[in-house]
Amino acid sequence: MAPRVLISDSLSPAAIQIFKDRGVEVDFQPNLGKDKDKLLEVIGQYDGLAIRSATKVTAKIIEAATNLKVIGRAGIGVDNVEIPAATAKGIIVMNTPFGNAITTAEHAIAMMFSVARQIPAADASTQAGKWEKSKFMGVEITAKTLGLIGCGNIGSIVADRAIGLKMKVLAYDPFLSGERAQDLGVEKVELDELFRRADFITLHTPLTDKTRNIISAEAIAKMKQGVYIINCARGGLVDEKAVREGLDSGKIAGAAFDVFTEEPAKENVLFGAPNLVCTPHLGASTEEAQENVALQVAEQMSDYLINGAVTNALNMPSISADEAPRLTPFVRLAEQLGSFAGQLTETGIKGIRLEYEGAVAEMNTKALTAAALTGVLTPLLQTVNMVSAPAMARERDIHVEEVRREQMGAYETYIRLTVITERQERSVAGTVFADGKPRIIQVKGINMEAELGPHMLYITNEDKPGFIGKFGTLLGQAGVNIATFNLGRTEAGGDAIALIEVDGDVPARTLEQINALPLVKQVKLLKF
Ligand SMILES: NC(=O)C1=CN([C@@H]2O[C@H](COP(=O)(O)OP(=O)(O)OC[C@H]3O[C@@H](n4cnc5c(N)ncnc54)[C@H](O)[C@@H]3O)[C@@H](O)[C@H]2O)C=CC1
Ligand SMILES: O=C(O)C(=O)COP(=O)(O)O
Repeated sequence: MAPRVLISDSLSPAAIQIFKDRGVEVDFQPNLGKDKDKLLEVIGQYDGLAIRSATKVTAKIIEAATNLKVIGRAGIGVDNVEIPAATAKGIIVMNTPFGNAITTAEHAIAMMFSVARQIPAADASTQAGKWEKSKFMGVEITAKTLGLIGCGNIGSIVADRAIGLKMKVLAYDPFLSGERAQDLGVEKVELDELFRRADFITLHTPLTDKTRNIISAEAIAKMKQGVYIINCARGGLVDEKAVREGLDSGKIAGAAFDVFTEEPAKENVLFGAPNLVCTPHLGASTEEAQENVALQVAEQMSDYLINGAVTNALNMPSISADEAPRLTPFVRLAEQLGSFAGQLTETGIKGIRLEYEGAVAEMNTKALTAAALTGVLTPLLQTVNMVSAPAMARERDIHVEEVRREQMGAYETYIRLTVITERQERSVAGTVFADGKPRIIQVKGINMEAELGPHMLYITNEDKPGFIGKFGTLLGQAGVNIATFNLGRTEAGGDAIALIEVDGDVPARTLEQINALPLVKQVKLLKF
């Protein structure tokens, strides 16, 4: 069945065609996202949800999203999505980090000019027939100092444009390297210095616990008399009440805000303040940007839903469309190895070690480790997938170690997974042959070769004559057909392992009888 996507915000219709062309069914309901109850009611029907900032994807919505696999944000900020809840439910959250960056930077520059020359107020007055020429005295931008708080995608474009306008640009961004600052032509400074020196301050950081209220009353107190503040990033970055007081007192000469603590902002403490310019979150609203982000999100979501390729996900390692087909059999192998070990592990897991050898060591091992963890955790947890597994392992204090090596052993490439518990370490290794099918090649150091089917009997026994005959008789009596029989042993007469594929379930009584055979040490029915 074709995957279904709901577009619950006003996305460019360009997205619809992409989804359709890629074989994804799409419902375009641009106002639905604003209706929480309606969204809650219908979300269970969809595999994908495409949004902008108006749809709030809360934990409650995610709880009701029983089929959802991917949330695609046609834009940058994902503060309207409860990512930990999505991750816990195995839902990928992806954005389009570049598609609207130029447009938003241009909006910040436009806002800076607007507030420097009071254009909106002058326009309203002129059109009201007042011709108040002497009322609207502005300031020049040239040679002024612009302070950027956040110098990522948008901030660096703003810097470039501002330098073109002959401004001096300072940047505060703890993640900006000295080299990058030099390339951009900006001076990297500490926040207090930026407050002290900037004539204009513009915000371009995400909203996080660290950046919330970064423009506080104390911050404003450190700024120049007559500073201008521009916010085209997120409302919560600014203490709106403190900015209002600054505008009223004249400490702040002007403010230009595109974003607000509460949106839609129908009321706000800032409204009506002197020299305040506001736009209703228009930063990304140009034809070009909207087309970019719509096409990109539709492509990314379709790629994931149809091919398993992961791009720009915030809660999962990337898997490119090119590597997805090559990676898929190894993802299956990693998951099978994890599941094998997970089903055999009865005590608490302390750690998991993944050894990648040969060609697989060059692949996307982050994704493979996520698949292996999924396999390990599936027997313990109800729902877990490659998105949620790493977080769930962390929550359970399971230490995950990855080792990559060039080819050393007999196999061109293989993965070995070791589960470490209080009591022991248990390893299982496997490879993918040219037929694209995963095979188990080693269990607890014993070589063997087995393809895993849906029902597998795992038996450890003493390597002595008599076991196979008795075992076959018991299965025959229970009416269970043997599909494949794979054996391995340490040495003649030593420890032996059998991995037997059976066609269907094995009754509990038969398992008990097998367990009671004299040479058998352990028997377990594994399901894949
Ligand atoms: N008004 C609008 O319509 C739009 C708003 N945005 C918003 O613009 C903001 C910036 O977006 P991008 O530049 O694409 O993001 P980005 O991730 O490329 O850049 C953010 C920068 O902030 C820096 N940063 C993080 N924590 C910081 C801190 N505590 N102090 C100073 N810097 C810090 C990061 O190192 C990074 O360089 C986001 O909040 C985004 O949601 C984005 C698009 C449109
Ligand atoms: O991309 C972003 O972060 C934005 O804030 C743009 O929001 P929007 O898509 O216009 O609702």
